[in-house]
Amino acid sequence: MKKVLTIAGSDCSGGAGIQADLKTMMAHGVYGMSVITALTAQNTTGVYGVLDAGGDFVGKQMDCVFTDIFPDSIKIGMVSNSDTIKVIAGKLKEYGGRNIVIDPVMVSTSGCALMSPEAMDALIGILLPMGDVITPNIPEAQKLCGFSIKSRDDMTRAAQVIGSNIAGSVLIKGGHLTETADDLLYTQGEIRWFKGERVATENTHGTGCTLSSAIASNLALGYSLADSVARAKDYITGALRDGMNIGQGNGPLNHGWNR
Ligand SMILES: Nc1ncnc2c1ncn2[C@@H]1O[C@H](COP(=O)(O)OP(=O)(O)O)[C@@H](O)[C@H]1O
Ligand SMILES: Cc1ncc(COP(=O)(O)OP(=O)(O)O)c(N)n1
Repeated sequence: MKKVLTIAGSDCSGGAGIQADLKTMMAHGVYGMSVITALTAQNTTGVYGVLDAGGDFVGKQMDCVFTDIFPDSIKIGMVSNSDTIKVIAGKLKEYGGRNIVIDPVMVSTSGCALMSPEAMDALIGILLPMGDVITPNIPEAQKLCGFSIKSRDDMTRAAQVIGSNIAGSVLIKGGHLTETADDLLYTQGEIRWFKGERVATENTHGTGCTLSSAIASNLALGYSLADSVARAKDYITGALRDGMNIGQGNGPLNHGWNR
């Protein structure tokens, strides 16, 4: 059995964060584990509160996982403060974490800041360089490259700028563009597009969390990065296409779509 760890925030409504990650891992037939960085009080209509677990306790959770059930891959999502980022980076180095997928979660789709402004420098300077692949959405990629992204050409330029600062790959997700849902993978100067069928739905809560944990699951199963992204893209498209209508806002995905 392959083992996958998510280090992320909890979403009590089950659509994003740790809950989306564990559902995705279960659907991929891998053993899922979670280090919780923060509790959020949120649902399909928005985020109403955040309670940080704190760096020390995140470190303790990582010690428990790594000294007992060593993960074959790791997904990192919401990490809201710089202290916790430093602890995570230190523990990943100490234990030699591998196959690291980082979703640089900054703001929820509903507009709530999920990362404090002071954490941004630590994210960029310490954590992102440790990723085998980082998966910013368009607003996050804009923050990382410093210019606005409105087209596929802009996505390419952004990936080149972001990718030139890190050793790992960059996957810029195109979910926030309006006509397509194509994602771009940049690996050491090489660009590859992953075409996505755009699904007409408002129920997109947790798409980024789901995509990154699907990539991590596929890496653990032994697929190459490009194949992992392609398989994750198929998974997310199915989970959106065969979606449910739960909650009063932007509902969650259907992780049981291929069963
Ligand atoms: N309406 C949609 N139809 C098909 N794929 C989508 C749709 N919205 C998002 N995606 C896909 O979901 C994944 C997550 O993208 P995105 O929504 O941009 O991330 P985030 O949730 O971090 O904002 C990407 O593969 C993106 O192309
Ligand atoms: C706890 C937690 N982590 C991450 C997110 C953001 O989820 P994401 O899949 O990037 O996108 P939206 O759900 O905001 O569309 C979150 N909301 N909560």
